[in-house]
Amino acid sequence: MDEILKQFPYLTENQIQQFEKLESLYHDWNAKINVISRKDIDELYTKHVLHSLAIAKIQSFEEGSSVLDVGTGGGFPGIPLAILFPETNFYLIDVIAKKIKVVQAVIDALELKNVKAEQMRAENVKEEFDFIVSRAVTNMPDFVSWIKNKIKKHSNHKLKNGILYLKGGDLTEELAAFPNAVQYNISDFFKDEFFETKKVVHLPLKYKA
Ligand SMILES: C[S@@+](CC[C@H](N)C(=O)[O-])C[C@H]1O[C@@H](n2cnc3c(N)ncnc32)[C@H](O)[C@@H]1O
Repeated sequence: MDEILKQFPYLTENQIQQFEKLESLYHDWNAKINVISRKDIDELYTKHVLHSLAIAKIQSFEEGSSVLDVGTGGGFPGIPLAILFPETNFYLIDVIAKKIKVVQAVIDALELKNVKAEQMRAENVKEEFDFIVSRAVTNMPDFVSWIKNKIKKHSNHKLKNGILYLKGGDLTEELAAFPNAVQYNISDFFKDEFFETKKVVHLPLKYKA
């Protein structure tokens, strides 16, 4: 939690309280439904919350913009980003209903008004968004094939819209087909051994024709 306060010094009291509440919420839910691996739950703030917030080091989401989190699992990266950007609309989806049940409970407990969660397969999403975020769902070629038509044609965002994907390891092969993809090392922002091999991939997408 200290690292979050250090990295994001302009949080309001309400946002700080929301981040603080995550610990007990996820501990309680994880005892009932396994949404976070047992070995990671004690390092929730580093391995899940701060990791999710690495996206904010690359991209600031403006008021009124829309963000889809594909395969959100227990709510990552969508929930930490929704706390950080309360004026941005987040839509969190996962194919597994029990994961969405946990995400909805977290949304309700934190009174997050800017988040909607739904059981949904990525391929079946109908709406279009300014940004798509995700962590550890599938390889980049499959991921792009699922969501490439879901980026808004007329984004109201001044910055480049597209995909922000959290992944680890060597991505050279997966990204071969995407010459415009940019990889950012999370260890350049956050000093923790855990982030050594972790990256944010920014893939700006062409507007839907
Ligand atoms: C490894 S988990 C990652 C969960 C979360 N993003 C995180 O990093 O903690 C992958 C998640 O993607 C979901 N998933 C897989 N294929 C999907 C699809 N086609 N549409 C939506 N969700 C999908 C799975 O149900 C699972 O919850």
